[in-house]
Amino acid sequence: MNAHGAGVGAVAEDIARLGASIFARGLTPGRTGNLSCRIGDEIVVTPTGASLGSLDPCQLAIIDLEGRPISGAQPSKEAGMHAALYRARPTARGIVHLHSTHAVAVSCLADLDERSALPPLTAYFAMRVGRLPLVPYFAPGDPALSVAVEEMAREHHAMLLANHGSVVAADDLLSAADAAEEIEETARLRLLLGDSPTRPLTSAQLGALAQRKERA
Ligand SMILES: O=C(O)[C@@H](O)C(=O)COP(=O)(O)O
Ligand SMILES: [Zn+2]
Repeated sequence: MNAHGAGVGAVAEDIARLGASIFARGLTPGRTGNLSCRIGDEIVVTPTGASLGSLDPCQLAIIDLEGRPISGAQPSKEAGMHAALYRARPTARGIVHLHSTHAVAVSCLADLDERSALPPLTAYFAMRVGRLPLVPYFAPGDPALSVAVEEMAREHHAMLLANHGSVVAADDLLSAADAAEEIEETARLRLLLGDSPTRPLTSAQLGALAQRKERA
């Protein structure tokens, strides 16, 4: 389907509605964060410099799978990262990138485990997010960030960007948002728990959850 066809209007409305909800709940401040949906070989993405709280569905950008602008507003400076994620995960149809406070705080901690930046404290985190690797720091919009994300995205749909925020690709936009919120809540728990010894889910418990997911 072409993004200028029947799907684009509905997708643009979905993006604007989700942006308003994310912003109203304080999940990304100011003019941070970006959202996108893939339709065929085209991607509808939020414009650069926009607040997710006041998106105009008629003023989004359309880019191709290389991150090049096709039409509409000037795309997010992370257009290349969104395109890279869709290339790496061909079934993905929605991406959410947030600067949610607790996730950003965790992304700034020294000595984070780069393979798993947050422990699987709850079943919901394990099911929605899984293992969350840390992408090294790059300036926003740096093409090297897209390269690093594309490589990691072949194995992971959710990542924490060092000193920056979270990014999630999923089968649809709302599922990506659910996982991004779960990252934020788990980051909050992690910081609330501080130095208290914790009891993350065991490998056996994680394995049982994975089996249930496969059967669902
Ligand atoms: O952190 C950044 O600057 C970007 O990753 C971001 O969140 C907002 O940039 P735009 O989508 O270009 O507004
Ligand atoms: Zn950002």
